[in-house]
Formats: sequence, C-alpha cells, structure tokens
Amino acid sequence: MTREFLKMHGLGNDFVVIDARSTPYRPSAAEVQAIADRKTGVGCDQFIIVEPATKPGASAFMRIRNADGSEAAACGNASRCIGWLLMEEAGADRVSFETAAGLLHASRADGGRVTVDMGPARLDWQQIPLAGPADTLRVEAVSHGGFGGPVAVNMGNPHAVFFVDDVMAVPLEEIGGALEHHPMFPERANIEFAQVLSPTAVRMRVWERGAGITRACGSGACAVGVAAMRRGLTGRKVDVILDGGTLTIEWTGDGHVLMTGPVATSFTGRLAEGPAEGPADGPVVRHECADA
Ligand SMILES: N[C@@H](CCC[C@H](N)C(=O)O)C(=O)O
Repeated sequence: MTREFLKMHGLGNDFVVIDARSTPYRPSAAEVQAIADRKTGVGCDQFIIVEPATKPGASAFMRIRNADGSEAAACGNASRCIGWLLMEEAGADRVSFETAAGLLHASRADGGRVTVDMGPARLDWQQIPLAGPADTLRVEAVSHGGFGGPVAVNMGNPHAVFFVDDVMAVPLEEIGGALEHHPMFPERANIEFAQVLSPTAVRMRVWERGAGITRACGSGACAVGVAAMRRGLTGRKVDVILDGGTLTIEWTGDGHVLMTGPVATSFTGRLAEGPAEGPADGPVVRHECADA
C-alpha cells in the first residue's frame, strides 16, 4: 500500500504530514524512525498524522510523533501548518482542531502567517511534570554542563528554559541529550536556551525531546515567552528569534498563549510501506517526491 504525504515546515522545523482521515494509520516507532531518517527516509523532525475529529466543533485530530517514534501532545509549528491546511480546505479564516493536549484554535494573520491559540501555560510542578516538588520559576535541582535553574513550563508538552548571556556559546549538541533525560523530568523535556535582547525580543535555540536540535520549536518559543515574562525580563508580547526565523508570542490576560508565524509547503510524495529488503534492518520506507 502507498500513502500520499505532504512535506511542510514552520521556520525549518519540518514535518511529513499524512492525511489518515479516511484510512487509519498508526505506524510503529520503528516505521516513524525510518520515515524521519534524513539519510534513508524522507527526513523530518516530526511525523504528523491528521485523523478524524473525535469531538464536536473540531475539524480533525492532529497526532504528533517525534523523529524517535515517541508521541507528543503539542507541536506549535505543526499546529500552524495543519491549521493552515484545514483553513485552505474549508475556505475559512479560522478553524479548530484537536491534539492530545486539547482543542486548538487557528486563524489567519497578516502576511500569510497563522496564529494558533496554544491554550494555557501550565506552571505547577505536577503539570510539567517534575519528579518532585520544586519552584518552576527556578528549578534548582536541574543543572548540567555549567547550566542550571531553568524555568519549567508545560505548553501541552514539557519545557525547561535556561536564560544565558550568549545563546550562541551554548554547546547544545553536547548537553542537550543529558538535560532532556535529567531525572527531574520523568517524561523527558524539551530544552531551550534563551538570551533576552530587549523587553520585546528574545533569541533562543532548542534541543527537542525525541528530535534533538531543530531550527525552530513553536511550543518552545511559547515556553520561552512565558518564562521571560514570569522572570520579569520582557513584556507580555515578544518576538522570539529562532535559528529558522521569528515567532511572535503573546501571553494573554486569560493565561492563554498566542503564537503567530509562517507556514510552508515543500513537496509531496508517496510512502511505500513494506518489510525490509536487502541489508537494511527494520522497516524500509521507499518514497518518491514531487514539488508541492
Ligand atoms: N517542534 C514542535 C514540538 C514537537 C514535540 C516535542 N519534541 C515534544 O516531544 O514535546 C513545536 O514546534 O512545538
């Protein structure tokens, strides 16, 4: 069997998107890893499956799988992409869809950008979750490689934000994995390093849970915005500048976080599911591509 996919990205955080609304699809972790592999598969940071909605008022359910096959409940950049796809499909300017973290609302913004209401920032240690009681404004128990005391924020998924003087000097490749797997994070965590540039601008780099370094992380940008505001370093609306570009983040009076940024389509293709052939070990995903 073959399945059509669309390759999309938000600021270079890239996705293989499958529409499984008419034919169910629950790939194994090994299949997702094979598709996400940049040398032998299509290559992506996350694998996104659009499933039928389960609740009234939602157009679809967005399922998120990381490159390592694990499931995540939130993905900001993919939320803008899927929101845009569903709005295009419906000829609408706003749409609601489900994720494992809850119902999200997307709408068109200026310059072809998309705004997603990412829901409330969750700030209690149990909600992150942390392994034990701690002040989420400065989690003293978390430190590694000379960096410590992050702000912990849950945006539907766990984040730890470290403020630094020079974000480019952080050896993210060396320390990201150990911080993701720190014992204080029982569900692992996405790791952000942030440098405040002004009360309205923050530069950040990210190590994503289940994907490693990516060019952008939408939920991570939301977490950075919330963390900076909680520490009194910025106002309630900031531009978060990632390796792949800029997202505007606003923490509203009702506690919800609004994220605005671009959406891009790259190419379409077909995945051929099937058993391993030749010397490869595990599932092989053959694919062919065309410009979107
Ligand atoms: N790239 C995403 C986040 C994807 C999920 C994350 N790696 C996790 O495991 O929580 C984004 O744009 O938010």
